Amino acid sequence: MTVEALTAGETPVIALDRVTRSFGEVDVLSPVDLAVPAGDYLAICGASGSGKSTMLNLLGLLDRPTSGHVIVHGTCVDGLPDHRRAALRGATIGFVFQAFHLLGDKSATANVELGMLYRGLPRTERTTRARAALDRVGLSHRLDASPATMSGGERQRVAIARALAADVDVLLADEPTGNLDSATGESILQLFDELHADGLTLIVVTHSDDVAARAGRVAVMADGVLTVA
Ligand SMILES: Nc1ncnc2c1ncn2[C@@H]1O[C@H](COP(=O)(O)OP(=O)(O)OP(=O)(O)O)[C@@H](O)[C@H]1O
Repeated sequence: MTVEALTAGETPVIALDRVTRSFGEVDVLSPVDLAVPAGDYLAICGASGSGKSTMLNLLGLLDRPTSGHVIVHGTCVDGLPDHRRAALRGATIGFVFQAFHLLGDKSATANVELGMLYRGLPRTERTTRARAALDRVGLSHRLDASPATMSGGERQRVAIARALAADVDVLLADEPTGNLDSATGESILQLFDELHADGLTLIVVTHSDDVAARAGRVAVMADGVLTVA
C-alpha cells in the first residue's frame, strides 16, 4: 500500500506504510501497513515475542523503522529531528505503559502537568487542567499523592489523566490491565470505553481476550506479520 493510498480519504491519525524493524540480523517486523482513523479503538493481540511492543514503539514515535514510513496526520515523520518528533509526540500521543515516564516522587498533579510541557500554557492553567483530568479519571482525592505511593490501577489513571490534560489525539496502552486485579482492570476498561465514546482514538496491546473484546477492531501479530480484521 502506498502512502497516497493510506492517506486517501479521511487522513488517519497514525499510519504505518510498509514499516519494518530489524535488530541486527533479526527481522522483527515484516512490512506492516496500518491506518488508524480518528475515533478507532484498535486492539493488537499476538503471542509473546511476536512484535507487538516493537510496533507500538514505532506508532508512539519512540523508535524509528528500519524501512518504510510512519505517518502522523498525513505527514511522514521519519526525517524529523528528535526535538520535532518529541514535540509532535507530546502534542499527539499519550502513553499508558506499565513503567513509563511517571515520576514516582512527584505529586499526581505535577506528573499530569508535565504532560502539558509542549502546550505552552501558563502554570495556573496547567494546574487547573491537571486537576480536571485527575477528577475525570476518579483521582480527585489523590491530587497530592505521588505515584510511588499509589496502586497499579491508580498509576494507570494518572497516566491516562496526563494524556487527557495534554489533549492528545491517540492513547497507546501496553497491557493496560496486565498487573491489575480483575475489578481494577475492569474499571480501567470502563474508563477506556467512556473516552472512546468521547471520541478519543485508542490503540491497546493486550494478551487478554476480555480487553480485545472491548475494542472496535482487532489486529493480530504473528511472527512480525500483522493481520487486521
Ligand atoms: N531492542 C531490541 N534489541 C534486540 N531485539 C529486540 C529488541 N526489542 C525487541 N527485540 C526482539 O524482537 C522480538 C519482538 O519483541 P516484542 O517486545 O516486540 O514482542 P511482543 O509481542 O511485544 O512480546 P510480549 O508480548 O512478550 O511483550 C523479540 O524476539 C525480542 O527479543
